[in-house]
Amino acid sequence: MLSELTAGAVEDAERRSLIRPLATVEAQALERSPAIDALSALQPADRVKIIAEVKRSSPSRGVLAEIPDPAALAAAYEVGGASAISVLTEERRFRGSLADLEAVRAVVGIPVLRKDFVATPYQVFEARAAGADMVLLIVAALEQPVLASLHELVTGLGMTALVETHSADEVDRALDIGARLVGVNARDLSTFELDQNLFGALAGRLPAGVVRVAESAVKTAADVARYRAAGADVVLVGEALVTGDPIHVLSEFLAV
Ligand SMILES: O=P(O)(O)OC[C@@H](O)[C@@H](O)c1c[nH]c2ccccc12
Repeated sequence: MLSELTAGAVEDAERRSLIRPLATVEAQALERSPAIDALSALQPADRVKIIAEVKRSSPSRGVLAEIPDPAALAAAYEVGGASAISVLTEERRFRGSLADLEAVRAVVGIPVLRKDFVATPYQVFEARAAGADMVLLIVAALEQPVLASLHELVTGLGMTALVETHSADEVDRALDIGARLVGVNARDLSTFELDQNLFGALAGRLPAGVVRVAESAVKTAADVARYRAAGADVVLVGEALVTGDPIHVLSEFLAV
């Protein structure tokens, strides 16, 4: 499933590149004002931080919410105390788009993450051109040299990569490329199985100086508290926010 999702996202990007060639999107990426420093925004603090996700649908959970106005939702997230916004831009299975990201970027002052199956430089330039400050890189989807070069490109453009892992070996691969913001996804993107204990099992491999992000499967404040106790600096939450009252849910989650 992960390779299918990645292949689809790359194919869609190739289609877009026929209309907006690499040289154009690269120039647009370089023309933008500097990215917001997401690594600073997400530094460990005495409170857990939240990356709040704009997510309509997912292959494992189906339709979650229509979200006719992603910018309004993101604005609510910012008001509610989120430290950053994640925008799903994958079109086929998550029903997102770069237009969603641009709309969100236009209204919030906090860092914005492009959440997609990024495997080519073109997609990284697109992210920056749309105003993203962060790009997701999924270790399991990328060969190590590709992961390393995309990470360098993201960093070189002044953005921060959220490097997503799902095993001890993948955490080691993330650390090998110098990742400073590492996520552990409780959801296996090949099987969609959830393992809420995975973050706790892997957090000890992440040295001080690396920001630790627990991703997925946060439904209640108790889940946030559990991730926090296991060492999470940041939790990334989608479904619980888009299916509830986001400001209310955020205030509960931030109170742990
Ligand atoms: O909706 P949840 O269970 O709160 O999960 C959010 C986020 O972690 C999830 O959307 C996600 C994590 N890694 C991904 C990679 C691709 C697509 C989606 C994701």
